[in-house]
Amino acid sequence: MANPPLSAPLYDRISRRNNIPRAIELTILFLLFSLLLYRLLSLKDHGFTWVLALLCESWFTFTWGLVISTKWNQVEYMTYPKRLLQRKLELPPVDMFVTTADPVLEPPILTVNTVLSLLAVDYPADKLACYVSDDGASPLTFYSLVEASKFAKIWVPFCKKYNVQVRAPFRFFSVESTSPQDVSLEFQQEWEKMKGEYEKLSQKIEDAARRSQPCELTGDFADFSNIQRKNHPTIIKVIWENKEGVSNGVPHVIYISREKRPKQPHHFKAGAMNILTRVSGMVTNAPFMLNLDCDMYVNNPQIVVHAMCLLLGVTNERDCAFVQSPQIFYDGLKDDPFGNQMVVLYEYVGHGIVGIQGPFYGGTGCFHRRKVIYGLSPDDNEITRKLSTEALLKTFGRSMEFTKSAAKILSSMKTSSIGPNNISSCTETAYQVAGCDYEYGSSWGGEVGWMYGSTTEDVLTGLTIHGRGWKSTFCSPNPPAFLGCAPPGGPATMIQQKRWATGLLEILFTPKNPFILILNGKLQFRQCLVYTWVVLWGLRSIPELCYAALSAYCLITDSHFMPKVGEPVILIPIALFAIYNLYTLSEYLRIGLSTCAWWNNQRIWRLNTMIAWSFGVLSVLLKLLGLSDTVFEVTQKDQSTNVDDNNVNAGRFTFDDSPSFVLGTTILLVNLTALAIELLRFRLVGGDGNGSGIGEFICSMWVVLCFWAFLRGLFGKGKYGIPSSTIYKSGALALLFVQLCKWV
Ligand SMILES: O=c1ccn([C@@H]2O[C@H](COP(=O)(O)OP(=O)(O)O[C@H]3O[C@H](CO)[C@@H](O)[C@H](O)[C@H]3O)[C@@H](O)[C@H]2O)c(=O)[nH]1
Ligand SMILES: [Mn+2]
Repeated sequence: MANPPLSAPLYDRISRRNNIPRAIELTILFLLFSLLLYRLLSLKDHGFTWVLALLCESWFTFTWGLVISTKWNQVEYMTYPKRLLQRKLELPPVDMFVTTADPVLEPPILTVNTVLSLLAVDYPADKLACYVSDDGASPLTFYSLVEASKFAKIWVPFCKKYNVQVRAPFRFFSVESTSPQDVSLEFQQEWEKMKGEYEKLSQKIEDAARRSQPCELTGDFADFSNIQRKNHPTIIKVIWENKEGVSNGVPHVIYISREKRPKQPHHFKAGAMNILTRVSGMVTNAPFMLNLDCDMYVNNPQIVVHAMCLLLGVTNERDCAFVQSPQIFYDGLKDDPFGNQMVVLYEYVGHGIVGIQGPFYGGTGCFHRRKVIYGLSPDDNEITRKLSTEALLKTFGRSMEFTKSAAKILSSMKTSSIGPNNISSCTETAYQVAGCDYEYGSSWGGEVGWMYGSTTEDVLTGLTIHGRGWKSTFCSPNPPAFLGCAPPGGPATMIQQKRWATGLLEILFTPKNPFILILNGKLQFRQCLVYTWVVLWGLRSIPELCYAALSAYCLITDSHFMPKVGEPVILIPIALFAIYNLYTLSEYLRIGLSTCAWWNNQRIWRLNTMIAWSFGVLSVLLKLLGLSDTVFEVTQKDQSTNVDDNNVNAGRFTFDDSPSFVLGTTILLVNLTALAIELLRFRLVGGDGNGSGIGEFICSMWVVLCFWAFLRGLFGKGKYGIPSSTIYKSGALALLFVQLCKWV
């Protein structure tokens, strides 16, 4: 095959055809409107149940409208790395960031694997630098990285020599490749050797984790002695320096634990990202930055080149402020029992957003243009004013060295890569910008850097960028760019969902909310609708909870909120129920997922919405009332799923004594009681006059089916069972609800 001409595009943007789905979605919308109309017309004949149902259904209709708009034009990107390499350009430098926060919730071996996979990407090593931010200030993490960088010196050449695909050793040496595919004797020998070396490395880290201190806290480790995790000065260590700047060596590895003081806000991950940005700005100052969570390794070693196809390939930079890759998870359990793989969400809604102003920034697996993070707008006319020393110091803080490096980025000057022996001297000055009072009076977290004020700093930061008129692009090569680990079990999922609902709602109360940004005309209208949809996620918990309570209420008091069987309008909710479920099922089947996966997701998303999101709403309320601040609770990471109880219980929902499960159990018990009361009343179908009927019965049944995990939990043992204290509390609350129904 002939080579494509050098002028061939580096990527293609392809629109999907989706006329049939559009038609079905509009039909559902039409049915929703018909239902609303019916409610309105018959409002005077009914009591508050009708009003409440109307309000809930209005909300469902509103969000469905937003979803349709989001999914309307779905777009995919294809990237052509070979064409980029053919052009024989000098590839630009990239700074790679990894964040970790807790050596217990996030085992250092995961961080080590992420770092190793980054160090081994197919990209000139002298153009790369890897910065690890450790909010745990953990000598164990530091120790693990030091050991890992020694291993990297054999691992990186091995990967490149044999063009290994998965360059995170824990995956490479696990399941799929228990024995080498390559038959050559040389490869087999090296494979054995490498496996042995990796086992030694993980053994060392395991042993160190078991000791109270990983090693003597002397020498390089002295900085870790007598410090507390939340109260310590900055620690910056150059773990490995690619001194000769060799392009097939190992990139620089730099460890940073920013200063923390008890009374100073540290802004969680956003704060960590800003420090990574500044420290790297002082050291390598690459024009592009890739950031990964500690649990997400590089799965496609070509990813940096793929991303460059978009970053360098766009004719106008404004079309590509950042390149986001989807979050895909490894070791996903069959049929997604925790509903946390989010494949369908990415497939349709995700690609829909890609077709508007571009994907959200997802917090990990994203390449940013540094100058965009530094607050630049696509056509900045004020650039010279921004570049005055005064303005720079005001925006970027008091470090002269840093403002100089920022000026280079903002004026698109080519930043020369660091010469030999320079890194260590740069890190000396970097201490200043990693201090916790450095940002006072500057624009960090407000106008530049990762944005503060939300526990979903990713969405807020992306929104700010879109709000300045930038577009973003999506990069989903095959094999997938990055693979991460999804929260294992019930409590971890709930914590994550709660944080998301909290953070997204918080965005509404920042000056960067989508309604304000649309006023300046740079955030596109339909992009604003997408952000509205996602920012209001958490609020959906309220109508869903009301709906679940409403059907129980009607069954308990023998009233109704659905049309009666005799009335023709009953066809509207029935058609809605049937079409909606069949349609969402078809979305799963179309991309090769199973009916079971669909069902699991339907259920878990009802749990997430009714339980986790309502706690999210609550924590935002408490914040607004000034009662408590929101926190970023780190998700527990599992190194390998299904290790315990091998498969029998894999995917079974787990519980703890957190209040979320009290709410969930209460919802279940209330609906079970309501169903029991209705059955005892012996009048299931139709009923006479105004009593409850099949509509209410189906609604409550549906709630019970969605809460199946909880029903099993009532009888489960250990972590698979709902704690008895939770059951008692929920029992009391459910009784209270039943009593209240009778009084109203
Ligand atoms: O104070 C903190 C808290 C967290 N992190 C890091 O933030 C990352 C994400 O935390 P995790 O607990 O894994 O949250 P997830 O819910 O899995 O993360 C998703 O949601 C977050 C926003 O809520 C985004 O920041 C993430 O990129 C996105 O993957 C991890 O690397 C943490 O080490 C810090 O560096 N400092
Ligand atoms: Mn995570």
